[in-house]
Amino acid sequence: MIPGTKNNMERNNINPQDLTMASDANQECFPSNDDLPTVLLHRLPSFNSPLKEILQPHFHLLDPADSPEPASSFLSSHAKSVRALICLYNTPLGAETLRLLPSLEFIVATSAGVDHIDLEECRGRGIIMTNASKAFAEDAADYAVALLIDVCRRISTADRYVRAGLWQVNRDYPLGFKLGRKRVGIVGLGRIGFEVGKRLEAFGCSIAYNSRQKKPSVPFSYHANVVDLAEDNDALILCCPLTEQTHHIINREVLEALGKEGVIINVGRGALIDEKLLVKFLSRGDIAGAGLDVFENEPDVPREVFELDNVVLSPHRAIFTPESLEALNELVFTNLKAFFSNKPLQSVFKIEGKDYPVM
Ligand SMILES: O=CC(=O)O
Repeated sequence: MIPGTKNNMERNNINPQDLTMASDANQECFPSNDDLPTVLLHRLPSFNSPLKEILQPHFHLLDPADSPEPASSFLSSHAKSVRALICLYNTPLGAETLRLLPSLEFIVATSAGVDHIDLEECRGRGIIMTNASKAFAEDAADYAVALLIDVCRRISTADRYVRAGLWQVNRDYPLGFKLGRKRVGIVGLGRIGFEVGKRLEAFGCSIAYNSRQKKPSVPFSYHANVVDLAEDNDALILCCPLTEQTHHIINREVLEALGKEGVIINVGRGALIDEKLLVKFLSRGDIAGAGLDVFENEPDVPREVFELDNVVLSPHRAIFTPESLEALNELVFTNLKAFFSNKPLQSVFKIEGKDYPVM
């Protein structure tokens, strides 16, 4: 729990009057900024987050985006003191920036995917990283299932039909198809993929998955390659991280294997799919539909799909709810506290060998 945050206070029924007194008292015993552990906030100037306010009393936060100095000279002048860095959402964090920070040991990514961070550089330096899939998994999974239901039952299309006054003209709105008992293949069985599987099992779907390795304790059936997964299932749901190996993992062969009745849902990253090819398959009816929360060149979406009723579009929002953002704040706070007191971290991965974090 983060001391002093609004929602926690409400949950714990703290009287606001006590709080004012408590915070007055705390002010006196708060350590000065110099005694607090230093944390660098790495963000695009357009990205803001309540995290800053939440962390401020507990850490000496450095935020180059707030400084009039160019970021590189700001970083160089604080380089020695920075052992921990928060990388806000998908702010690119390349080798060049990382090399300005020779004392860096720990990166807290506030995203589930970390394809915007130079993992090679981190790996070479033994930098430890945590991601945010623990905070986001349930909401991302709900969203993936919602997209699948929407595509199958044509809900967004039905909404447009009613709003356009077409119901009065034509009572014969085309039927969608049943979700229950469908065969669903999940690409990437990390935290998000597993939550998707749990939810769809409850709908009576059969669940299979592809991931780098078979997971011994998972009740779903494993396919070692994505073409076989597509061939054997009615829908594919993409929940894997974007890496060199997964870039365009959904290619012609996979789309052909999925077939005319097949549906694809993407809550991972746009570049998991060869997007131009997907548009062709959708336009020609060579697959049945798609639910897309992510795109290759966000926020640009291929214009052709705007005309297609078999596609549900969403602006990269699957992970976000007020609750998931609160969970994220807790996770970041807990991990920073743990790091500076040598306690175990949550959602941690040491970037070793060919290992990538799960989403
Ligand atoms: O897509 C969002 C994330 O990776 O957190």
